[in-house]
Amino acid sequence: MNKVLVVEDSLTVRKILSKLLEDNPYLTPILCKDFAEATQELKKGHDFLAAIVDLNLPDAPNGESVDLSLSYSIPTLVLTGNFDEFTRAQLLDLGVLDYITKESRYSYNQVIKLIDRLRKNLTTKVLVVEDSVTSRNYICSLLKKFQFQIYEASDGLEALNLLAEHQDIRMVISDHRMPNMDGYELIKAIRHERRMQDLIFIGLSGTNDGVLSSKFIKSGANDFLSKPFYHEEFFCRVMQNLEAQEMIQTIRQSANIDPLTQVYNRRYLIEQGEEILAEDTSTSAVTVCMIDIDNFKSVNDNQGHKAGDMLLQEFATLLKEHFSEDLVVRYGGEEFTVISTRALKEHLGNVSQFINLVRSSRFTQHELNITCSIGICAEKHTDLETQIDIADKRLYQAKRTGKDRIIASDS
Ligand SMILES: Nc1nc2c(ncn2[C@@H]2O[C@H](COP(=O)(O)OP(=O)(O)OP(=O)(O)O)[C@@H](O)[C@H]2O)c(=O)[nH]1
Repeated sequence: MNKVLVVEDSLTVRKILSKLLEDNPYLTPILCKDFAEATQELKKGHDFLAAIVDLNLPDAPNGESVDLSLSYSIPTLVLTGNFDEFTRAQLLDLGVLDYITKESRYSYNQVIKLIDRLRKNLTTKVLVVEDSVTSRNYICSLLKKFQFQIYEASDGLEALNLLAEHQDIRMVISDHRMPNMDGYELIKAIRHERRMQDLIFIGLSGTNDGVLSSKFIKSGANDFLSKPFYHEEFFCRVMQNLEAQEMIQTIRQSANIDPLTQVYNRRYLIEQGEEILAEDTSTSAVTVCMIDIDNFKSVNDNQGHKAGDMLLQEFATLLKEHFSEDLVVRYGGEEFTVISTRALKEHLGNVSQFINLVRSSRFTQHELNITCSIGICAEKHTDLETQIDIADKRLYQAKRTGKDRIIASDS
């Protein structure tokens, strides 16, 4: 749990912030009503994710609470009753993250959004590509303030090596003019392998070259910034690109996951077909299992549709746990698909264990005793659809010949 220090004399504001922070399952507020209480709290040595500090407190009228929080190297957001551009610029130069006016609930929501961003940044990896050490250090110091995990490269080639080594880097911020490989060549190389929604690329350039920005964007950069930039503009771009990426991921996730069972859906299986078959090599073949719960309709008829839903959920969980190395898909209704690239003998053993596991398990609050039928296709085919069709035919053969069995060949 991430602790957030709130130093605020107004009881109403403390209550609002406390409620908003508590609504976020990852944040815990530590509330202080004045400078003296904050000093005591900080002496206890907590590890704070961030501090929200009122600029003017009765016992600290000149922003002393901001200095206090910064002296403990805590990322600090300043709250104030009145907007004052001069004070704002001074505070940003001092190193506070943002200066926010207590105007409305919207302002408080912005504060919480920024703090949640800091929490996510702790595990967000950013690669800075820049040959000038001074400029690179400056960009890194800005990113560090916002808690990112930072990697550094001095040219495009070094950047490509780091990206190959750390596949989970989410954002690249790259200069254009660099030795060995420039920023423009770098983005072209990156986009051969990584899509815009998987890896964010923000191009930078010192020249006032309008053509360069469009060249960057046309080659797949998500955004472009001209140097010198004001650090607020830099952060707005960084944050907005991360948020857009997260939104796309959420949409993709909900399009690919079956809402009832939380396993992948058929759409995802069809989309992934080619990639799955690409894993099909002489040493690891793709095996398709079609698995169907026997007499499922009778559960709906006897125990009700809700119990039927619960059975599907529990069955899917069992599949996910048992076939943890494989791809589990709800193909439709009470039919599931398991795609495996494990060694065939080992996988077939695992499938037998599963049918036994289902026989010996009890499902839902009704303690239902169920069985399932399984059709398998382990023969190589040029497309996944043919393998699914064959496995499906064998599944129905299993149903016709008495259910509760595995059929893995046509003989
Ligand atoms: N509760 C629930 N029922 C569903 C869902 N999707 C499909 N069904 C029901 O699943 C039942 C499947 O019935 P059948 O195709 O006859 O299959 P079965 O009873 O398992 O018979 P066999 O496959 O021959 O063993 C149908 O009554 C569907 O309405 C769902 O998401 N929730």
